[in-house]
Amino acid sequence: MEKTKEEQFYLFVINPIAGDIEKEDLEEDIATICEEKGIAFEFFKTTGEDDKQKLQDKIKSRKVDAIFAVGGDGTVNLVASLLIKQQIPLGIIPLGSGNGLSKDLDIPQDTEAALQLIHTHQVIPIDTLEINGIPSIHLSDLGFNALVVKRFCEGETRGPGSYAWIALQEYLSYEPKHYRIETDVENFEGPAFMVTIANANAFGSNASINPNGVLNDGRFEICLIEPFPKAAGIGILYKLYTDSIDSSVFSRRISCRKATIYNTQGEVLHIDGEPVATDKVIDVKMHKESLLMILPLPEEQ
Ligand SMILES: Nc1ncnc2c1ncn2[C@@H]1O[C@H](COP(=O)(O)OP(=O)(O)OP(=O)(O)O)[C@@H](O)[C@H]1O
Repeated sequence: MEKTKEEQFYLFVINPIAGDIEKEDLEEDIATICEEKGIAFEFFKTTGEDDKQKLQDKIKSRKVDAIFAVGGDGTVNLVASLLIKQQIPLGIIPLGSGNGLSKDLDIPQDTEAALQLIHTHQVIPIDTLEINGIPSIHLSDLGFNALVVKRFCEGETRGPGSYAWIALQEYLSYEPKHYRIETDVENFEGPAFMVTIANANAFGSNASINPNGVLNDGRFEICLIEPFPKAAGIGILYKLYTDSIDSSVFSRRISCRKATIYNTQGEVLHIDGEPVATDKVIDVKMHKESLLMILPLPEEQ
């Protein structure tokens, strides 16, 4: 028998620093909505230390009917990694500096509209990836962008301006690295400026590296930007921001179900925006429709 709303318990995982946005008023708004709808709820605030283990303990301690990640892509990945192949759906209230997955899923970026998902939504399963044992829900990279993400995470200043400044500095001196990529469909060997392992479409910055990717088709894309003259950079950037990167002569895309990337030069890797330890062999597995997402109702409803 389906549960009524009155019996439900929702957990809100709030990253207090995400997006540099104060969230106390938001907590009041969440409480008001849940109380109106008769939903029991609790807040779980991340600290940046051991959050995954603490959240896992919390989930195990009682029956949870839905979890909302309140923050950016890092918070979404933290929560999602605990919900893969589980029956608990994940909602997103996008409040980070990067909200890429929520944009790809057409989750409202306006907070008030996103909060309506607490009571009015549909639940749809999406695919997830596993990169050397680490879940990736959105986009992961080797190469230029991963290096910029790493420098950005190491730096003191946040925000898109700081990211763009680091990107410009690195761009002037960056040299493509050599990769060998084996997939169930085709192989590649050669230099690349960046290699994106894409479950979704666009970065939080809106740069669309995989415009035609589908989040529940049982496939992912390896998106390569091959070496290009420095002067072609502006044109590539333009195509990234106009959903047309596939038309670039420097872009190559392999749509596949599994892959092994030989990262022979030990280039840096990030997974969903968080830098991880560099490995020379990177194994990518697909878990089809393994994560239940809370999404807006289709428009005609
Ligand atoms: N209370 C906290 N204090 C400091 N860091 C935290 C805290 N809670 C979570 N974090 C860190 O926040 C990062 C995730 O942030 P998230 O992606 O949700 O938001 P964001 O504003 O987009 O962040 P970023 O600009 O770093 O991408 C993780 O690195 C995590 O360790």
